[in-house]
Amino acid sequence: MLFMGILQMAGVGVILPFVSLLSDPTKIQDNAVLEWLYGALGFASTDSFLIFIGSILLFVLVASNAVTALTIWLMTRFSWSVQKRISTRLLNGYLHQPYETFLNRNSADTGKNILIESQQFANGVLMPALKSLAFGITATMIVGFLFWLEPILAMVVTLIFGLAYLLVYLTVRRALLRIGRARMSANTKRFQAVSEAFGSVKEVKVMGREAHFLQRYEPAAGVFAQSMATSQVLGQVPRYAIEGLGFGVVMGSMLFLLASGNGLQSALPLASAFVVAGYRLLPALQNVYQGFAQWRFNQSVLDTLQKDLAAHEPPAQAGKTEGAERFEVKAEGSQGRQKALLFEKAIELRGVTYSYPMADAPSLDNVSLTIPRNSFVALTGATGAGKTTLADIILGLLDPSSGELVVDGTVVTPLNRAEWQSQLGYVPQDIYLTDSTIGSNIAYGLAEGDIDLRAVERAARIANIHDFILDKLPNGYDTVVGERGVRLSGGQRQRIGIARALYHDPAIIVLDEATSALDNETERRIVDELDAMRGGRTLIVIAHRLTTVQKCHEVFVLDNGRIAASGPYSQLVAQSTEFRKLAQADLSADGQ
Ligand SMILES: Nc1ncnc2c1ncn2[C@@H]1O[C@H](COP(=O)(O)OP(=O)(O)OP(=O)(O)O)[C@@H](O)[C@H]1O
Repeated sequence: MLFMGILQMAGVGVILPFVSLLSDPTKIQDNAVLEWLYGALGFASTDSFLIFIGSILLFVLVASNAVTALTIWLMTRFSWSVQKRISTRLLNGYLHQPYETFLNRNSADTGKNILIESQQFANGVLMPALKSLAFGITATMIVGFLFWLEPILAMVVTLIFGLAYLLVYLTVRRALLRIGRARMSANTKRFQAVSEAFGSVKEVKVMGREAHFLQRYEPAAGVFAQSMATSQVLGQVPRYAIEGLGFGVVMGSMLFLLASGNGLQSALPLASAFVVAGYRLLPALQNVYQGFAQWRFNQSVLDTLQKDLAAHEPPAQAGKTEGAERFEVKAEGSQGRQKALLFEKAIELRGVTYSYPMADAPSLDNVSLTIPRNSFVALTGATGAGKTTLADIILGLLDPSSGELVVDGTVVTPLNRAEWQSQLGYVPQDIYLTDSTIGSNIAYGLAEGDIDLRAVERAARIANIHDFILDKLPNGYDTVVGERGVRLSGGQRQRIGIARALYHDPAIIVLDEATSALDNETERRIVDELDAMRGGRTLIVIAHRLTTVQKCHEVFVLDNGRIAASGPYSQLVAQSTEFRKLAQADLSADGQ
């Protein structure tokens, strides 16, 4: 940046002797340096000496432009590398947040911050700040040179341009902050409209709600476009007015020099220096102004990213995999700092109460239960009774507000949670399949080279989907399933989900029974198969239908966040009115 400033100033400095010589070549003899140069380099005529000085001027101007270009190139690369680092840190930070954080955060907003706002930071905050600095140095050097040349004139020129830009900035700064905030909020709304529309594209099509999402998108896109355009106009347009002013100042300066009585001939070199200075100084000042204007416009981006980066401080360096962290936790455990958490006997919930953030009432209220190893249990109850919340506590996704999750006598804490979770397999209601091969969907989240194909096949066999993959899919395990697995049926997707849960050979499988994708019969078959192939695993099913729980060792009936009854199916049918009510409701739903 300094070098850029020096060269830009030199470009302005060399113009003065050059124009001076052009207007009066006899001046070579008046200047000791020029005279020495003339003699030392053996010039025979003033014309060839003029060409020589002209070439130096040209070289300095070209070099200063080249250095400016190089500086901008380096600054641009730096800004984008910072964008990469910030966006990676944000993703890392967001991903490592406790599950509870995601319950209160809009995923479109998170995605927008990672992808767009980090970019806005690089382009709209960092790059302008660097440009302001670089061109600020240049402007200072040029101004310094002008002061050395002609202090009064330089002061007038600097004051006029400096004040003009300052005045413009002070006038537009409030507006810039306001439209910057409007841009940020419109951008969130744009992202939400798009992500919600495509996230529920089936419902959108069936219910014919395309227009609704367009109506949500369009005004937000309008505000976004308008605020971007206004900020760019406010950043660029003053330049043209100030250039006009600059032209007026040059003309005025020449008249001033003429009027000072030295004549045009003597005024010309100085005037040329001021013209070149203006040619360099104005863009430099424009860049400084634009930097401040953009910074102001993007103040809200800066505030948001700062807040999110501080609040979502990643626990580990970006790029470190969850697996690696889990391994570390295990290693820590094996060194005795943290008691190893191997599940061999039982999972216990001791007086667990859980309230969602900002909820009025607890969703789980003093729940205590024991799930022995190698058992098949079901969590059931009416809708909203707390089944999913209870499963999320067991999965280590939610921390009890009070009470404890205990595994073989060891309380699960943030320190040993990863080790606990590495023994769990989870099958959600809606299986999210990525747009990649069946194989990589089963070995979820692993690089191609890290996938254990034998483990994939073993898991697929247990999930009863191996034959289908081999016989019906064109490329077997290498068949690409399409985004969200659109090329598979609900049952097939769920079996892939089960195979995914089984890939790591977990000791416990938690299956959230699909309420919509599958019919009763298919669901029962899947649960029965899973039970038959448990092979020593503990199976916990969140049962929305009682047809699937008949073979359970123990059924826990939840009601309003409490365990209303528990026991084997036949015992509950005989003894629990709660359970009979549920069974009745189930039967009537089946009959419909
Ligand atoms: N993120 C949340 N914030 C606040 N309250 C929540 C949240 N998620 C669930 N709840 C509330 O907690 C209670 C239990 O919900 P939960 O999802 O555990 O029920 P469930 O038995 O799994 O229901 P379903 O069978 O309908 O899936 C409900 O009253 C629900 O409204």
